[in-house]
Amino acid sequence: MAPSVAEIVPSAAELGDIAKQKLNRAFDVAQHTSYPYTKYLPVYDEETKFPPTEPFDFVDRGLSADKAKPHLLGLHDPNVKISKLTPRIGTEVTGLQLSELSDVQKNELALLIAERGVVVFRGQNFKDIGVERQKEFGQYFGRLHVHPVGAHVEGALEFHNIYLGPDNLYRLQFKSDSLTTIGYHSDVSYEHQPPGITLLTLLAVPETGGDTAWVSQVAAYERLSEPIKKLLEGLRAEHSGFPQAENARRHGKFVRREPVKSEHPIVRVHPVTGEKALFVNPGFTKRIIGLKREESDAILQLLYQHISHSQDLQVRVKWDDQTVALWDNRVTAHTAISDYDVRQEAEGLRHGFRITTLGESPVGVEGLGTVW
Ligand SMILES: O=C(O)CCC(=O)C(=O)O
Ligand SMILES: [Fe+2]
Repeated sequence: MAPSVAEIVPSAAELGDIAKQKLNRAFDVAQHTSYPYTKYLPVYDEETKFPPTEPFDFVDRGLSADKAKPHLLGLHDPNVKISKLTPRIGTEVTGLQLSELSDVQKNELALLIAERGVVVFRGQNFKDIGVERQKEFGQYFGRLHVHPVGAHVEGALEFHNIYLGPDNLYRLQFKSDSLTTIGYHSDVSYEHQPPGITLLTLLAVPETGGDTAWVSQVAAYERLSEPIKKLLEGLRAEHSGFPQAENARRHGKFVRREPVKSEHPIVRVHPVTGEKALFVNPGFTKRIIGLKREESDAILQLLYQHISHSQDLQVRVKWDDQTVALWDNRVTAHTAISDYDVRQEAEGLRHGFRITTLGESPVGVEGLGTVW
């Protein structure tokens, strides 16, 4: 008989004791001797500390793009197919290699990502071009984020590791504690200058399951009634990195940068498209500044439900190991869908990495800014 989750998954306290040694040896590399991407398996640098981020200038590549995107959309190549995945969010591209795009095409891509929220490239060689070229590709769009607590790729702290296999005790514990693994968020939105474009690619995928879903925060904002829009446009919300860091410490993990909080405008204006987007998410937003606790809780719950339940504002993408997704964290939220059983070998390993570029300090309606 298969062992129960409780037998396999240690308690939080036990997990704290074993997590360090367990996680530090790259989640049992020995299990993956025939795996071609061992170099990308998760590791933890436990020495490199980072100081608090200083303000820096950011210029969005999309600002340099021709609005019609002729170098990306006007290609007369019958092999290139670019199609909308849903009316409001998501575009799929086949027949074009990200690794071969010119700078002019990358500028147009930045604009396309901003407009469509997420752009999914199929049939990519990106995972095989090597860490240096992968990093360079990300750096074109902005300064790379180093995750304060996450596992990374050996020699590349900027590559946030995504790993769900039978030896990821941390995630198994989470799965056993919750009714669902769905958790919409905008990546590390607590940062003072949170991410603009994020790139995610998977190196190993389960046969089925493990999709990712994105929601358009532009469409989510547009659906709201005028009085609610007006109310939200004048408000900021606190986003906090403290729970993530405290949770990591509790599990014996190294925190490489001390956590921060930011008070971001709730309605954010995209610097290139000028579109307004809701900028709150259940992952990191804690309270609305200036409201009473119950008022803040009620409004945030309303918005979280709206974001999480509105499948008519969402796109769900199925992965294969040649897919790369790029999204704009300023105008979308996303969630992993961990619907398969990682303890069953047949259902497989899910492994990849995320390259996250940082953007501007959010700007709201009528110039309402972020408080650091
Ligand atoms: O694994 C996924 O599908 C998404 C994980 C995630 O939230 C991220 O990479 O930012
Ligand atoms: Fe994420």
